Amino acid sequence: MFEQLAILTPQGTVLYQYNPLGKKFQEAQINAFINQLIVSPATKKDDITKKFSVFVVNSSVSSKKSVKNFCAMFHVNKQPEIYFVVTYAELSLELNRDSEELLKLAIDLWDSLELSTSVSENLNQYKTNANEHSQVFILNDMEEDLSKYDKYLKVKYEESIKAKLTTLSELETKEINGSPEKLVHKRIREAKKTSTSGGRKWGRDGMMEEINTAEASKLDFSESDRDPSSNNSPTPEPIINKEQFGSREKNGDYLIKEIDDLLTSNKNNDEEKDINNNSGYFMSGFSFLQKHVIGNKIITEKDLLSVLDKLKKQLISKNVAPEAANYLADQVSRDLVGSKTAIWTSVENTARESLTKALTQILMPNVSVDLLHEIQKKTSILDSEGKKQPYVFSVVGVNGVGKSTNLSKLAFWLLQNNQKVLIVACDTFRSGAVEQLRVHVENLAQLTDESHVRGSKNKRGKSGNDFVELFEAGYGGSDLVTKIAKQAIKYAKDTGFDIVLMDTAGRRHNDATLMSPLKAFAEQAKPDKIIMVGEALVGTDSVQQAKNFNDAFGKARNLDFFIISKCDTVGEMLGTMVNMVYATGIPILFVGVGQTYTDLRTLSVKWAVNTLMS
Ligand SMILES: Nc1nc2c(ncn2[C@@H]2O[C@H](COP(=O)(O)OP(=O)(O)OP(=O)(O)O)[C@@H](O)[C@H]2O)c(=O)[nH]1
Repeated sequence: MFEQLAILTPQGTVLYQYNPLGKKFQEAQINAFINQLIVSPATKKDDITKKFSVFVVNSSVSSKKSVKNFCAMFHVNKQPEIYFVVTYAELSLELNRDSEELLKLAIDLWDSLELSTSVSENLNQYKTNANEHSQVFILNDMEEDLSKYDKYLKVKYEESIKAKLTTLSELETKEINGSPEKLVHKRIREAKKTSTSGGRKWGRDGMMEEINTAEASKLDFSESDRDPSSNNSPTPEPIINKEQFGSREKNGDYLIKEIDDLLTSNKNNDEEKDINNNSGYFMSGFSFLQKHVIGNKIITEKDLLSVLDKLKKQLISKNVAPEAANYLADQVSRDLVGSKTAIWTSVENTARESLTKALTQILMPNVSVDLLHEIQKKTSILDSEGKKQPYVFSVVGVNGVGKSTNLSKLAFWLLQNNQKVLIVACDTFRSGAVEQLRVHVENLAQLTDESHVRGSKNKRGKSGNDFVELFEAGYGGSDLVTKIAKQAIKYAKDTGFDIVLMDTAGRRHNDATLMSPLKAFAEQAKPDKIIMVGEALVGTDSVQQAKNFNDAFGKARNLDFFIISKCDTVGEMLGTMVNMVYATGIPILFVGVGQTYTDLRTLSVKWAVNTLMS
């Protein structure tokens, strides 16, 4: 069973610790690990060069009798040397795989918050001022980042457990709403019960190395045996809040509401009253501007130095990447230096306007209305055979960011606009991806027609109903993906669907092998719009994620939109929105604010600026 995750230096300073089971942190285990692996040259393994190494730690190296033998899976980060260690009681394939996933998550988050850089800077400072300090301040000024790290890790870990349970068709169990600890216990019980699953062979990054090509090449999307909703276990009713979702215009268009103060509603009333009275965006955070530059004077670069420094820190504390914060500060500086504060206008207001302008330019206004009209225009044209060409979307992004969920929210919105939607399972890699998408289609079918019997087939013998249907062809390699995409578009045209929504496999943005099939996919499937789902939790790494996905489709093709998911989990730290748009110039179509089909909003630039500045 899992014990804990620890991030430590070779000297034994624990930088971070997490026990998913909520138990006391076991220092003795960590000491035993250090003794046996790091300190004792005799046991230092050659294996250490591997990304993840598994190591059985012997109880005899611990002075405490209570420490039993245990396993440690670890990764060593170089410069600075940091160990990421997951410890657990028994050696099993299941636990090894889970440990590897937890380690990957821990390392990715650590990198995205640039915590190694902060540790290096603190260590260098210590070396320079060695005489002045009696101890190493490895974690100096890192409290805020570490608390973000702790929060994100727990959210993501909990999500990964839930995702696994979903795959195991356990959505209906009450424990899905339980604590992460309960879920972990449940997962472990399951792992013990199940023998090693045969069937699929997994390669790096969870991608399948070999598949049953005979089955794949059949492109038999009518097959129903794997349908989890066709067995006897009940699938939960989808819960939605249509009132908060959107409203119908006079012309019949159904428009999604703007994101409001939903995410900051836990602020106390007094604070809200202050903000309203001042009708300002950043009375609290930016009131320092008044102190530094006052009166009727020409503003110089020097006047702005400390102001801009604080401004950047403020933005970075909201997850805006340093390069985006620098860009915004430059814009403000360019706007203000040399200008004279007007008699009736305070410097604070001048700076507010300047920053609002810069942020507004970055974030861009609502684009979903134009998109809806573009879709309506395309689908109203009939060709010589009297058929309409469907409007095709493909959804891309890193693993687990919410692609399928937000694709389904998009489908729900399009269904409100009387569009017939074909949802296509182009994630042919991850085990369970097709089945998960089928559950979404069943939910959407039920939401558009209450009489829909879950698991039943429509008149074409497919999952879904007349309004929303699943197109799938099982599992296989990249070739299968493009085949499915082309087949689906033809099928949609022949059967009168307005929209084709293609879900794709999650992939790491910095892995060329996984990213390269995207170019061929876009060339062959020729989607009208490619949407990248990025999660608000990511932070600084979002700049690179957005750039890499935007570049993945070749010179002739870019991303068209972002959906920023999980905005409900980050409070005021909305920097990822700024980062992704700053990095690419691609607008945000919607923001995800929860896990139901109505948890989608359009971005209010004013609200976003307000939140970033508060
Ligand atoms: N809180 C919150 N959770 C979300 C949001 N969008 C998606 N999720 C959750 O994120 C988890 C992952 O969502 P999926 O849609 O399976 O993600 P994916 O990107 O398709 O995953 P892969 O196919 O594994 O790459 C699920 O538990 C979703 O319910 C959101 O806006 N807010």
